Amino acid sequence: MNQTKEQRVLQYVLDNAMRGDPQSVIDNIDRYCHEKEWAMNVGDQKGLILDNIVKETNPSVCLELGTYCGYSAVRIARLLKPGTRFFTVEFNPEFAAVAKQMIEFAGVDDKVQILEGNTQDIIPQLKKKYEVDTLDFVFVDHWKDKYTPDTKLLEKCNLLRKGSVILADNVIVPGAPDFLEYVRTCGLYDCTNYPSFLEYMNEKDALEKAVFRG
Ligand SMILES: CNc1ncnc2c1ncn2[C@@H]1O[C@H](/C=C/CNC(=O)c2cc(-c3ccc(F)cc3)cc(O)c2O)[C@@H](O)[C@H]1O
Ligand SMILES: [Mg+2]
Repeated sequence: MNQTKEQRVLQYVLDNAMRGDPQSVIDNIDRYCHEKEWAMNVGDQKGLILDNIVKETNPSVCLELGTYCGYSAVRIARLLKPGTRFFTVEFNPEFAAVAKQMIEFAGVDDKVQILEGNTQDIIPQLKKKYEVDTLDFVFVDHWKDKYTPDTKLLEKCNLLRKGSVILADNVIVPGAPDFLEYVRTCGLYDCTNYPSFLEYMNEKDALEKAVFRG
């Protein structure tokens, strides 16, 4: 049975990275995607911006929408202090299986909990089923047309508090115009744009940070 691209990325990591070393997992995924096959990881350039925002936020409870292969889950988890809770949501079972192995190989599985399912079903369960009060940091990187409905769902479920940080990937390419319009004009967020480049390409892209005013 032929491997999928995501399985090839994982295999390259298993063959070339250092078990228990998240940085080597990140570096090897980036090397594979630069040299062999493009994949939709946030990547090394936008990844540095993500790192800085995670460090400045210093979150205790994190959520990621769209795990994919687990690149950003490993990237975020490697910066989290002990005892931090980090939930990442993925509804494609094949991707979830790859991400689970990637996260375990990197040695950050003690911090990361993969929730298999649709964000619109999982987000309303976070308070009661997963004992979340509010979220400190949310990384949004799933289907671009779901950024806005899921942001509104986080608000509706009272998962945001004054200072909660939402960081969205790809607000230029593929683009999330309705999300930018919403967070910048609804009056609930202080927004900052971080221009960068599309992963493994020379095309311009950007991250948008939206801090909930509470
Ligand atoms: C809607 N509810 C959902 N609940 C749970 N998981 C969900 C999900 N939606 C999507 N997902 C998952 O998130 C992931 C989806 C990511 C979508 N990302 C993109 O389309 C994307 C696309 C590009 C891209 C850029 C340029 C280009 F030419 C082609 C592609 C770059 C990126 O950085 C991207 O993030 C998958 O793993 C999918 O199964
Ligand atoms: Mg992305």
